[in-house]
Amino acid sequence: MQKIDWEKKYLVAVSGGPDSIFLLSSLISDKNFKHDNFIVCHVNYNYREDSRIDQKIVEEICESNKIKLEIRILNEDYSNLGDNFENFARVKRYDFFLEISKKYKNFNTVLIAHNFNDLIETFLIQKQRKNIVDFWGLKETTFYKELIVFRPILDLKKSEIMKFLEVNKIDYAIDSTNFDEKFLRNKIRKEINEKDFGQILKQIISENEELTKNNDIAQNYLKNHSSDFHIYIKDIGKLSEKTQQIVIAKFLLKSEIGRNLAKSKKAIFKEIVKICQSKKPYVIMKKNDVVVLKDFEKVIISDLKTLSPATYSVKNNKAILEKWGPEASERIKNLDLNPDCYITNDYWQIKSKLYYKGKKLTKYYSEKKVGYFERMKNLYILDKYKTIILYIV
Ligand SMILES: Nc1ncnc2c1ncn2[C@@H]1O[C@H](COP(=O)(O)OP(=O)(O)OP(=O)(O)O)[C@@H](O)[C@H]1O
Repeated sequence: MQKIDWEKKYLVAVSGGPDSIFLLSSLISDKNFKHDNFIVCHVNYNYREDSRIDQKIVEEICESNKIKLEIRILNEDYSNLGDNFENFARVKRYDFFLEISKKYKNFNTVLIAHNFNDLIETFLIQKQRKNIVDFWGLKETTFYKELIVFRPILDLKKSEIMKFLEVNKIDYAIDSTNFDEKFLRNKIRKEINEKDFGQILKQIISENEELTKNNDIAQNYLKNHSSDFHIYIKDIGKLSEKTQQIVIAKFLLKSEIGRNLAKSKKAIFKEIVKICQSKKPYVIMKKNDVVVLKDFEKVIISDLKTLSPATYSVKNNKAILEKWGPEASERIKNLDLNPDCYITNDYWQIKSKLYYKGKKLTKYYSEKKVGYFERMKNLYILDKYKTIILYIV
């Protein structure tokens, strides 16, 4: 256990499976081990019939070595989670580790038993899923909020771990579940050979070097060219195609509306990069409830509800309130309108038919250099025959 600072205090995440039991046993058998410096954390999700066995294994090893043990037992209904169980479990687990780290003084690091095989498998899964990632494979040190997450056995192969457990006759639990994420992992596991790990690791290191460079360039671009809702794309063509995709991914990830889009396949970033590169001043893409809009030199992200067209009588306060919110409803009330009037945001319907201040709406806007997003977001008050635009609010 060369990577452990024996003067420090650590939480140890132990599921009861072979990797974390190996980690704990190796710590215990090290000549520098002091039981006061370690607290074991175990989460029992009660997800499997045999979860009690895992907990028991962890309890026994802690008891016989006088190590403090913190257990979180969950009794939740997982039936609605489906494929999301892994993510749910991960959040519950890390929240628990964080909580325990705050409960005790100087326990700001949790040890996680990811091994070399996990690193290689993660990389191959990332490649297969075509995700945009921040880092290829697994990092030795990451952070979960204020908690330091450290992986001290990341360079140990599974075969070495299993051999140690077998030679030392150490008991561990076997995870019998096989949900989505594990399913793909198991498939990849069958296809890889530990002999190839050195070669694959070289590839990971070189891809990470390139990725870090691209990430920095993308981050810098966003810092100077974006807000929460838009990016200025005038200079985006100067970046490489890959970096452009990272710019889009980072932009979506930091915006509340775009976050779910960002979690989808890489194809979505390619699609948005294409939109950026288009010669047309206006392009629109709708995905689920999100709208991505090219508006001259900007790409804007909005929600479908705001932009989808609707027309109501101004008397219909309920519908107005529901569609455009209290602020719009208040602004309309203040105009003291004739109740026969209508309100619409259907720019594309009225743009070349109706006049505002004596000019066709399109002409009025292009003279004022108003972008498409603003045109579609604005509300138009029409007279009772729907022939004239009285106000734009
Ligand atoms: N129920 C648990 N209780 C405590 N620690 C756990 C539990 N499950 C997993 N861990 C810790 O996380 C490590 C990795 O577990 P696993 O591979 O199942 O999770 P993962 O979801 O791939 O990892 P991560 O949660 O770090 O993203 C385990 O070796 C162990 O250190």
